Amino acid sequence: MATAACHRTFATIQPNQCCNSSGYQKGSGNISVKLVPKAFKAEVSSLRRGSCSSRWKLNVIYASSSQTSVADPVLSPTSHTTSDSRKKSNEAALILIRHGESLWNEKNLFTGCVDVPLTKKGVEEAIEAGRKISNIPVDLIYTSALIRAQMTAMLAMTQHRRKKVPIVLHDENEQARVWSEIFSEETKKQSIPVIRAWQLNERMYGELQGLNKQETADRYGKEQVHEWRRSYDIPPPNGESLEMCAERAVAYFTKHIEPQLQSGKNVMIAAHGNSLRSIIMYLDKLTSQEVISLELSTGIPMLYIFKEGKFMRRGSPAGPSEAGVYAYTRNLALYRQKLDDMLN
Ligand SMILES: O=C(O)[C@H](O)COP(=O)(O)O
Repeated sequence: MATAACHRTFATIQPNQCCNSSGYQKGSGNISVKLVPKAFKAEVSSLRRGSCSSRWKLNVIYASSSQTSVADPVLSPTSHTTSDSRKKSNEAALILIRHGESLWNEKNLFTGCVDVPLTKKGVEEAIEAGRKISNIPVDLIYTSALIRAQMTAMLAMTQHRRKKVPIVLHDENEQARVWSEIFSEETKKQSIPVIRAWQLNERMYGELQGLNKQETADRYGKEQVHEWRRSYDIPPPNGESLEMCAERAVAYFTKHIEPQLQSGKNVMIAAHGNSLRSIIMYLDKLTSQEVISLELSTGIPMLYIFKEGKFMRRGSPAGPSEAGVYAYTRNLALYRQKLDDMLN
């Protein structure tokens, strides 16, 4: 829909492409586990020699329902070399996924905060997204409060090779928290907390919610509708502008999600076109002009690495397989290698 010259759709950006004017990261070449250097191979073999039980020793702390921390054994190896190098590199993966196609995407209706589920195609997109991230560690999942994002996260996780169970945290009141308690430490260790936050919801589309996008353009003019959909600071009638949506989504990200990344947790966020556009604007330091032409396809996972306080975009899978589309870091390659060892 956007007409700007540097039209960006994540579905079509290759991981090692960059668009200078947009501030996208350079130099994120594809490195698959097949290309790892000798020294790294030696490190992997030394890990392979570790005892199985200690290698899979888990460390899960459910400090409170709203502050949960999960460390994956793959990422908490017992080898000193690896934990030292991890400390040094202090990196974490961040996966962003816009939900799969919803029933109102299919009907071309403005959806916003109306809680509409996925179509069959959306379900398939979510499963395919899951395949693409099946080798990338996930310790914590954040979704919006809307079912299409939650379905996407859950369906994607059915494909993850680590096979941990995503468990939705219920802390809406004390009873919900108490009634959803888990009494086995071992079971907790095999789970991934899923935190729902309304702040990650789609922008509220005001009086456009439920209207057909094409009919609205026919009635109010293409330009007016484009302004409502893609301008930065002009809200649709009684709705939120992207700027307003960013105020709550980015504030939530910096307050709740960034500290998890800082502490080394790998995070997946399943959310929406506009809440994710505003978060990407923050991650990639896009200007309010640049974000106008940023379009996100449904069901396409985007990978970022958080390292030394910086976010580096590592890939957006347009290709058929995850190995060809993500630029693995050394730690991600190690994680994948360990999954191969465990599962093959
Ligand atoms: O809320 C909606 O209608 C869509 O999820 C996002 O719509 P947009 O592309 O018009 O912002």
